[in-house]
Order: sequence, then C-alpha cells, then structure tokens
Amino acid sequence: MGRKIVVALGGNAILVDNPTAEAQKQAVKQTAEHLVKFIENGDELIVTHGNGPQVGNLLLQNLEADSDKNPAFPLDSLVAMTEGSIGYWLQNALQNALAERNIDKEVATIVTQVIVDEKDPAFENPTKPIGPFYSEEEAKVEIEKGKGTFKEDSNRGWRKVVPSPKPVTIKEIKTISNLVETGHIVIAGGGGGIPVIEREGKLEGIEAVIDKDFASQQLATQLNADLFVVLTGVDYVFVNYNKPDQMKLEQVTVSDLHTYIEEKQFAPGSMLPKVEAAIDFVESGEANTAIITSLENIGSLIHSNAGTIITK
Ligand SMILES: Nc1ncnc2c1ncn2[C@@H]1O[C@H](COP(=O)(O)OP(=O)(O)O)[C@@H](O)[C@H]1O
Ligand SMILES: NC(=O)OP(=O)(O)O
Repeated sequence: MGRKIVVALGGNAILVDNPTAEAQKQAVKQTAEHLVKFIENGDELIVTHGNGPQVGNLLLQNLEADSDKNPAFPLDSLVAMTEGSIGYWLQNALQNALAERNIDKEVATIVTQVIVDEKDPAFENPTKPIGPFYSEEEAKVEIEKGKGTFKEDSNRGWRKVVPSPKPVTIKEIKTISNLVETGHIVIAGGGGGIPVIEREGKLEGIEAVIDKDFASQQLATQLNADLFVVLTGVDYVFVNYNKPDQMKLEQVTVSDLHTYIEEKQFAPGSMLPKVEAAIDFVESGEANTAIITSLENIGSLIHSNAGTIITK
C-alpha cells in the first residue's frame, strides 16, 4: 500500500467565480487532473472539500421557494445535499481522469456524519461564512429584513454567517477506512461533514456548517494518515503576507507556527484554520507531516517537496 494521504480541497478547486453547475463541474474536472497525480504516484487518496459558497447558495434557493408547497430544508440537510452534489462532481471527474490513464480503481463518496458537541459555544456565536458576498450596505439591508447574521469575511466582503462547531468524531470512519484499505479512492467529510449531535445514543442533525479544514484534520487523524495536504489558493504559507517583506515558509515546525500565530501572521477565517488544523494533525501522531500548498503545485510537491511542510 502507498502513502495514505488526506487531501482537503480549498474553495478555488470547485468554484472560481461562476456558480453555475456547469462551471463548477468544469473547475472540478481541472482539479481532478491535479489530484490524479497522487494516484499515479502510487498514493492512497482520501479527498475532502469545502461547501461554504454552495450551501449558502442552496439555502437562498430554498428560501426563495413557496414556503407551504416547497418548504426550505434545515441546514444539516442542505449540507448533506452539497456533500452529495460536490461529491458526485468529484467522483465523476476523478473516475474519468483515471479511465483516461487506464488506472483501474473506483471512486466512492461517503455521505459523512460528524459528531459535534451541542454545548459547543459556536452555537451562540455564528462565525462560518456561507453563500455569496454582499457590500456592507446590502448586508445591513439583509440584517434588517431578519435574514440572519452577516459579518465581514477576511476583507473580501460581507457574508451570512452560521454556527461552526468543532468536529468531535467522524461517525462513518470504519467504512471510510475499509474502503481505503481495499484500494478505493474515497471522498468523505465534504463540506465539513453533516453536523450531528448524540442524544441518548441517537444521532440528530443540527443546523451548522463545520469548517472543512478542522473536519479534514479529524479525518486524517482518525485514519492514521501518513500525510495531510491542505490545498488552497497559494503555493506557500507566508509570514508578512502581501507586504513587501513577505517570506514563504518551506520547512516549518509546530513551535515556529505557534510563534507566528501569536504574531497574528495568519488571517482568521482563511489561513489560520488551515495552520491550526495542520498543527493538530502533526501533533496527533509520531511521524505525522502536514503540507499547505496549491492544487497547481501538486506535481512539484510530489517530485521536489515544494510547499509549506509542517513537522514536529
Ligand atoms: N499568512 C498567509 N499566507 C498565505 N496566504 C494567506 C495568509 N493569510 C491569508 N492568506 C490567504 O488565505 C487564503 C486561503 O484561505 P481561503 O481562500 O479562505 O481558503 P480555501 O482555499 O479553503 O477556500 C490564501 O489563498 C491567501 O489569499
Ligand atoms: N465547510 C467549509 O469549511 O466550507 P468552505 O471551506 O467552502 O468555507
């Protein structure tokens, strides 16, 4: 068996600027062309992905429908729907990319439930941005109309925010593990997984969106992955990002990262959760390594270890 690699896909792997299904499928096709390099390299692949834009857009579509004849679904069901639709796009694109290369492997998407703590303080303080961007004026109109909480998202505009509890454990971990062990490519924990709470031994969906970086880390840790790769819009994590003296981080230790976090080098809501997830994975196993880089850099990562490589 090759290295077991959990890959978390960032937003640009699915939605660049056009939210039509066709454009997202096209973006996912390009993404698959990059991901398949790991499989050609002999690695075992587990793919996770975000759903922030898609689940927010689906919620808007639901709210526009006739509330009697076609009532809106709760957020946990909408997360499940995006897990299914994005999982299908990825499954289809990866399967086609494998067929072109005569690689005989199957790809399966697991609708994954992720247990969260119903007492998680995140339920009282929504922070997870979903759906489209608004100007400040537009967001204030939405707030006045009672359309929920809106916050500024990493200097990119205003977005609706929903609770984002921390993942505690992945319910279908044995199924995912069995599929990986028997040589299948698995897409799991999409959109951070469906948030569920456990009450008297029963699982119940709860309205929230889990951060996919934290859910992916949980998946990588529970699968005892060799490597956790976070793919995003930059080849490297930087200190002094976007400043004239910015410096890329190539090999970095957990202790260096803690220092940079104290210096506020990583933007909350964008790079910070990725760095925190990488640290948690590295700390969860003796020889664990995490890498933060871009999709486009996968070839260089495989052949010359390019990217931000995080070790103990
Ligand atoms: N210190 C940093 N180093 C590199 N990128 C950073 C840093 N701080 C913020 N960023 C930004 O964070 C982005 C990644 O966050 P985001 O786009 O929210 O993630 P995702 O790829 O999961 O959708 C990068 O593309 C970059 O623009
Ligand atoms: N669920 C989640 O974290 O999605 P995004 O990465 O798209 O925000």
